[in-house]
Amino acid sequence: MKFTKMQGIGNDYVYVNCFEEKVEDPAALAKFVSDRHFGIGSDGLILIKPSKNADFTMDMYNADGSQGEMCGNGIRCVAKYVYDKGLTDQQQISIETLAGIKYLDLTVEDGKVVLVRVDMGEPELIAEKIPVIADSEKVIDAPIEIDGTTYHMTCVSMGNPHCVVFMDDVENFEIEKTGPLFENYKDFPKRINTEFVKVIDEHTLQMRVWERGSGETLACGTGACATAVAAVLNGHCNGEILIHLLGGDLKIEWDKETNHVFMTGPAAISFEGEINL
Ligand SMILES: N[C@@H](CCC[C@H](N)C(=O)O)C(=O)O
Repeated sequence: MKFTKMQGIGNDYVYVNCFEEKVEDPAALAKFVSDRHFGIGSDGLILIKPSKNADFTMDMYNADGSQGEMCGNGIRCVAKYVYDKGLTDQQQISIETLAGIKYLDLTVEDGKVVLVRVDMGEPELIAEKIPVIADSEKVIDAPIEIDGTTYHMTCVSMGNPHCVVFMDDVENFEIEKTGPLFENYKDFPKRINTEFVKVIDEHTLQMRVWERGSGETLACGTGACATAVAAVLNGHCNGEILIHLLGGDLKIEWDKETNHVFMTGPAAISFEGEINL
């Protein structure tokens, strides 16, 4: 099987062009290719497919084989793939995901995509739609007790579920220990992605993420969008927000007029190859 390894600020996936390759069991393939010792090594698998409703379809799978509805860093890489490989010559494209159709603007230099702006759509704040089991309609700055410590969470869906926790020290936070406890907490029926966030100023945040199905990753695009929304809802930020993640920066804007969240960031090809299955 031919594959392309790509990364969006260090959030890395194995990409398979399903216009040419046939994938029978994507969940099993995701587990195999993601393994950093026995496979290719990645945070998961992304399939690029035709669509009846948009220009392309993106199907994404986490490293544990579970399917994610949406992937912010992944969708920028899909845009770069389809443009750089000549599957489209358009700089405005649409991509169908399990979280609906997303619209993307590509910045091209010397014939290659260097930056992608994605209309990530409207954030979902209603608890039962995220889903989060809660007494209130929305979960904003609500207490959650994990392993004897009380944290405050704001829950947002960007097509996939996120729980955003603001704290003073994200660098030294024991994410390997606490991340899985959030991910599998009883009130998150579909598990959850958790963002641990420090407010730098009203336009800047620092974030680490524990992703559902993949563990700590260097970045999460949907997570950065959920974080920006949570920061506005909690009165920490406004306007354009720069989010520093372990693998680089994303620019996020929650447009008040349309209620849409826009994400801008890079996408890159790391290497390409063939693997015997
Ligand atoms: N890294 C992604 C999100 C991938 C899916 C997530 N782990 C889930 O299961 O919802 C991003 O950049 O958004």
